[in-house]
Amino acid sequence: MQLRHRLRLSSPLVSLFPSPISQPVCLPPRLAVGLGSPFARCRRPDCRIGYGPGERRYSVAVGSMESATEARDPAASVADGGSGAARLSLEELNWDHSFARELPGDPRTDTISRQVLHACYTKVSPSAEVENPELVAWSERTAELLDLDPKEFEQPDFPLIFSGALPLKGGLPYAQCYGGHQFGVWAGQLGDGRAITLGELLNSRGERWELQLKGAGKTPYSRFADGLAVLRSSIREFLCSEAMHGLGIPTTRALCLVTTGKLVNRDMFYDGNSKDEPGAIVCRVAQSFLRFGSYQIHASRGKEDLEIVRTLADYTIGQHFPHIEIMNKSDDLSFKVGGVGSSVVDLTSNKYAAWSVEVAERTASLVASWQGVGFTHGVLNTDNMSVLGLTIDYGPFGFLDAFDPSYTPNTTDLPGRRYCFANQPDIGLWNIGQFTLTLSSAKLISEEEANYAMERYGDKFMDEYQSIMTKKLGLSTYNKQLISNLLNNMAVDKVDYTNFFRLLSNVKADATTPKGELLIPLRAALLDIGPERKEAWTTWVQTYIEELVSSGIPDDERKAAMNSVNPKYVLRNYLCQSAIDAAEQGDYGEVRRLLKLVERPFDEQPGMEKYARLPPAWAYRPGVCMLSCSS
Ligand SMILES: Nc1ncnc2c1ncn2[C@@H]1O[C@H](COP(=O)(O)OP(=O)(O)OP(=O)(O)O)[C@@H](O)[C@H]1O
Ligand SMILES: [Mg+2]
Repeated sequence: MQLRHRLRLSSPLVSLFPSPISQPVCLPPRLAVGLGSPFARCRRPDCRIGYGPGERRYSVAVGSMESATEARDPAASVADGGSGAARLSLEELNWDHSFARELPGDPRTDTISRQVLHACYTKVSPSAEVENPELVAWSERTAELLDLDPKEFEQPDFPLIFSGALPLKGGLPYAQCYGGHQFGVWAGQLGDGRAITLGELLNSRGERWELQLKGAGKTPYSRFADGLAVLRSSIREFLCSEAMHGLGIPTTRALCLVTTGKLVNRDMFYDGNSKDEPGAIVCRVAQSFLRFGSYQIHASRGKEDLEIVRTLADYTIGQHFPHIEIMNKSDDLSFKVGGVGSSVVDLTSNKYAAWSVEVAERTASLVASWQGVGFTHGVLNTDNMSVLGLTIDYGPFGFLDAFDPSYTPNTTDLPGRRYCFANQPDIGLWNIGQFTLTLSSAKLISEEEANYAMERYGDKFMDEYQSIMTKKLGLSTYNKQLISNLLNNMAVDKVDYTNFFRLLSNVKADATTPKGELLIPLRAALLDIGPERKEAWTTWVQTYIEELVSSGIPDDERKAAMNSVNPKYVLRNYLCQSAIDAAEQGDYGEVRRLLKLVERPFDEQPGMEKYARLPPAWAYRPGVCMLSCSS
């Protein structure tokens, strides 16, 4: 397939809502700036990407790179229920600890906080204090990924094993070493300070899954902190992992959530008012928890550890991107990527370049899918960027209620709103810029290849974003102006993002609808608009109906298609908070109900409509819609 690399002038989001952040020190080319203005150049002195006349552009023939990225979310590819997967007890799981086997480890196994040099991990065991741990919630869908028999959740020892108080037979616990840029600044070694991997297992479909306890006690990477997690943040992580999977968005998964029975002291707002909160541990599951920072840390340590970047890259490609190894060995030159003029980027000659492009593309797709459902991650530091393109680290995240491009759920982010909703596409690119810089400093890819990966990020993001927004509107062709005008209206009137798109499928492709009736199908989402805003909305709906008519898609067909991409239910922060309030009183019913709800976000689920309501007044108290990193 020949894809001509096109120059795109603006993303609807960014062009409408100029980014509210002050630009980071080293900003790769912005995806887009104001309408009609030229693309900015990268500010990195050594970066030559630019989009002005006569500057470098690529013509790309990507061959099977596209098909390689199609099978991207292994979790999503596993049918939920009735897949005929094996049902194993915990003792029967099929372990295979490739990370510890193939990568250099720390010779020390103590948990004293320290710099761990020349190693990717330290063997440490869970050590959180535990007293009568209780199973709060569990995911049968995640158990199925592991071939784990759901009856195992009823085992009396289950909470003890998944709080780390009893070892998991066959496991090989370790904490990973990684670094990261936090809020644009290099933070040095971070690492699993409270997450401990229990090991990797292989399921009957040949998939590899890593199990990890978050909040299981100190490791050498805990720095000044306690290695623990509280129930409030663990409920959020548990539910949102499964909610994102339900939405079809690549994510780390959650197997179960247990209380530790011990209290953990936290200063929720960093205002000196700390309090004791119940401790808890989530067991997360992913094909890998490798992050951009997993490579950055070794590149940052100079010559001696550059070889570790290569070893880790080889390991990652071999285990998690095996199609790249195959592609590289192929003589089929249809994979070749050619450039215009003197520049040529040949992805078959360098597997690391092909890999960096795939990481860039996966990240771009991921961010586009976040924008589509109104998800704001909240802390997009490079240590929270999965190399597999998964959503990772559910801290102060939030789904948009009222549409607000500058929304950030993270109080720590308030001064600059670096990680606000509208900035996520640019931040994804900034992070890819750091990732490719790491690979080029380890001499795995050239500067041209690094620039090319960043360029692919931009293209892929725009392709995916346009496709998602077109589907949300139930149209067959992208209409930039229509989307820009809609988002503008939504921002002005603070319209609920989820409910509006869900209602939109009720609009009929009927150009004879009287003007006074155009807003009726959307009334429930537009209740608060003033009379002076009616005209703007009516004009938009008129244009929208014209587009519907010209698309020729029958109303019922379009409604079904739209309802399969516009969720009825998202995990709004206030819903999480209700479940947290009840759980802190020992009632886990709401956590379990919410899990069932978010597993099927596109279904109407009669009787559950109250979960689609807007946040009540109490949701605006601190700590509900606005959170800190304290968890
Ligand atoms: N209570 C804690 N004890 C020890 N280390 C911590 C604690 N909280 C955070 N950290 C560490 O601080 C760094 C940044 O924290 P961040 O909030 O991004 O991660 P996290 O929520 O702990 O974990 P993850 O990214 O694995 O989901 C990480 O190295 C993390 O392990
Ligand atoms: Mg993190």
